[in-house]
Amino acid sequence: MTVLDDIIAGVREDLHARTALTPLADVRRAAESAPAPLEIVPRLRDPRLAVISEVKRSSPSKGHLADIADPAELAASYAAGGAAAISVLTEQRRFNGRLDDLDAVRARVDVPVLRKDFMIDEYQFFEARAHGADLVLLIVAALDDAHLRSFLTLTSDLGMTALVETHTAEEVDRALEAGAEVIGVNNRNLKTLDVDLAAFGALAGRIGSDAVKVAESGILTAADVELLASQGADAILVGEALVRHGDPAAAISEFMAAAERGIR
Ligand SMILES: O=C(O)c1ccccc1NCC(=O)[C@H](O)[C@H](O)COP(=O)(O)O
Repeated sequence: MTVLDDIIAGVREDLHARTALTPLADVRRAAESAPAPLEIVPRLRDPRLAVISEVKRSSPSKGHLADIADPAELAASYAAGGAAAISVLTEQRRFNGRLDDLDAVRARVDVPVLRKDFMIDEYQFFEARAHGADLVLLIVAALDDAHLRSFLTLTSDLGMTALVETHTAEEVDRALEAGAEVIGVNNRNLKTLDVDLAAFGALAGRIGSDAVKVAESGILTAADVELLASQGADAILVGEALVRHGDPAAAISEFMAAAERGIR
C-alpha cells in the first residue's frame, strides 16, 4: 500500500461517517444556496506569479508543522501579502485539517479559496461548495479517467475550478486529455513522499501554454521560486515555508519578487 492509498482509505472512512450524518440531498441544497464562487483563472493568468498559500498544520512527510489556532488570521496575512488564493487542507487524520477551517477562512478573505483534500466522491464536491470553496484539487494518481472527467464536469457545473494535480508525464497527458484548464505538477511523489523540485521543470513543456501551470510542494526559498518561474510556472502552491515563517506576508512578497527575477 502506498502513502496515497493509505490516506485515501482514511478519507473514505471519514466520508462514510459524514454521509451517515448529513445526506447528500442536504449537502446539495447547501451548495446551491452558497454565495457564488470566485473566479481564479484570470488571477492565475496574470503575468505576475500567483502564490497559492496553504493553511497546513501537519503532513505525512513532516509531521507537525505549526499550531495554527486561528486559520482565518493566517489566511488574512496571506491575502495581505498578495496571495492569489488560499489553500485550506481539510483532511483530518494526516493533516489535522477540518471543514471548519474552510468556513473560517472563507468568512475572512475575499480571495479564492481551495478546498485541499483527496476528492474521491461527488459528495465532497457539494460539500466543498457548501463550505464556500472556489477551487478543488483533483489528484490524477488517485482517479481513473472516468472519475477524472466526471469530477471535472461536476466541478465546473458547481461554478468551481479544478486544480488537476500530476506528477508524471503520463498523468500530464491524462489531465490534458480530460480537458484540465489548471494543471499542477507536484514535486512531491505521493506514493513515496520523495520531493524533487526538478519535477516541475521536467513536465512544464509537456503541459504547454494552453493550461495554467502550477508548481506544487517543496518550495522553500526565493531561489526555488526564481527557478520555477524561469521554467514557466504561472503559480506556486506553498505550505510549509509559509506556516513556518514568522512573517508569511513578507515571505509571499519575497517569493513574488524572486519570480520577477526568474522571468526577466
Ligand atoms: O505534504 C505532504 O507530506 C503530503 C503527503 C501526501 C499527500 C499530500 C501531501 N501534501 C499535500 C500538498 O499538496 C502540499 O501540502 C502542498 O503542495 C504544499 O506543500 P509544501 O509547500 O511542501 O508544504
